Amino acid sequence: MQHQKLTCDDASTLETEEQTSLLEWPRLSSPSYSSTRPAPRWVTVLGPTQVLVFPNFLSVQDTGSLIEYIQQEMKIQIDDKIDPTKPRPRPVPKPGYAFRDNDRIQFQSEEFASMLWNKCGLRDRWTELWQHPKYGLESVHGESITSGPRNKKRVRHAVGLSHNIRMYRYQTGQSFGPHYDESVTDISDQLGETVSEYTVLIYLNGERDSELLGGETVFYPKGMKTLPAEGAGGASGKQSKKGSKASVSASNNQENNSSSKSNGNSSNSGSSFSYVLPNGGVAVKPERGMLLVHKHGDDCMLHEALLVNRGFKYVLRTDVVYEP
Ligand SMILES: O=C(O)CCC(=O)C(=O)O
Ligand SMILES: [Fe+2]
Repeated sequence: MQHQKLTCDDASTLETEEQTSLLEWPRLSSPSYSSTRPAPRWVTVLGPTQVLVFPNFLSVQDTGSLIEYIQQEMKIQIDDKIDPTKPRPRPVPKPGYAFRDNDRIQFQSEEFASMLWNKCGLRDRWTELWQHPKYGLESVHGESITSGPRNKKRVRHAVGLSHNIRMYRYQTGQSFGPHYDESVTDISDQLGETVSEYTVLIYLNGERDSELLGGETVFYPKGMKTLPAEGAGGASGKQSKKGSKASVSASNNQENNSSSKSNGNSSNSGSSFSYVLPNGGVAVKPERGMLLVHKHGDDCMLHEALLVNRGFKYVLRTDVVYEP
């Protein structure tokens, strides 16, 4: 089956939607690890550099403050504008754009992006990742983070995060259909010209700490025989039949399993972050505070967010940007 190349509708909404944060967003903390709370590690979901997760990137306190902020901001920006006597509109995607049914606030903030990159430690995590002997430049020829679509040979460096900050709330019944995330070229006083290369998603809640059921982010590796069901929510119709719990993580799994166990959370093994659906998609379950990064632009995998079957799913979204 040929799948139409659908992208998410960021570019169009950038021009039309309100771009402000009315309330003050929370100041997030620096990571603090100790012998009782050892630093978590990167776990490869689809390797070597396509999809990776970093559990407990944000603290419980920070995810709580962000959810509270999203709830309050959305009450003003979205819910207060909705007429409760009328059914909620079902979004109709523009041609070429993916079906996206979630509530979203979006604002431009150099300060917020810098807080996540510098203070919350993503810059250090990124450096550690690309200097790691298993992921580092030597071991990922051709997929190296420093080679980009513009010039495969030149070494390029990550310089920060996109200032375009997006926060999603999926209500029960909402989903984000199959799509590709596009790479965006931007220019700012702080970073100069940049090209986005990786999508950053931070899950603010999960099934273990909230009512949430469902809402997995699913990736369809290239060359797969089966693809998502057409229509809203993609493969979500099959979601109640959970896929096999097979691990699709790369070879570093052992190492990461043991480090997760030393966190005192033995269920947090590499395999518990992802599983394979009957249609071959690789599903990542939202976990409170977990960071997910995936390559986007030309190398983006088709992906979708499955239907939320119960409760709410809260996600923070930005991108890692590179020098051009
Ligand atoms: O909410 C998710 O799990 C995925 C979001 C996504 O694909 C996007 O923001 O482009
Ligand atoms: Fe996406």
